[in-house]
Amino acid sequence: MTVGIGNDHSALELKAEIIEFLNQKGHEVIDYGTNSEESCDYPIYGEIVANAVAKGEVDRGILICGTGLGISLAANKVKGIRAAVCSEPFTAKMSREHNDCNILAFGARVVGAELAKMMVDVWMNTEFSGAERHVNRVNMIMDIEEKNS
Ligand SMILES: O=C[C@H](O)[C@H](O)[C@H](O)COP(=O)(O)O
Repeated sequence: MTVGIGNDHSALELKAEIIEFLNQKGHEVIDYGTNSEESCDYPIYGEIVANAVAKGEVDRGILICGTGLGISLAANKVKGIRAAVCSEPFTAKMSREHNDCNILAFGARVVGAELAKMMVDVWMNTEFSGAERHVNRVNMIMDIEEKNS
């Protein structure tokens, strides 16, 4: 798969580990930045990666800021995006299986590299279940977006 990755200044080290991990697993990674330790604004990178996912330039996105919160909030403003903030593998797995999330977010100040890799691994390897109730609920979420745009 092709994965778009983005982050703020808090997550350079963790991002590098995640990119290496994804490459080892055979995924192509497009790094949308930042690649500077200078303080920056996470909405910029959340929006860039969300647009790349929404436009189909990449299959999925990974976003990392201090907590995963701000950058996922920004990404979720882009039509078609379902970004989940996770801090353990079970939620990461369910975010794919039940919610068909197309972006995984986490916090570089929350999770260590090994836990982050476990989340990324299970998230990349879990498909949406496609069960009718889950399809309906995801459609309901997307309807909210339609009604309010
Ligand atoms: O949700 C926001 C993120 O956690 C940011 O990484 C965080 O707010 C950045 O904080 P600071 O500018 O104090 O490094």
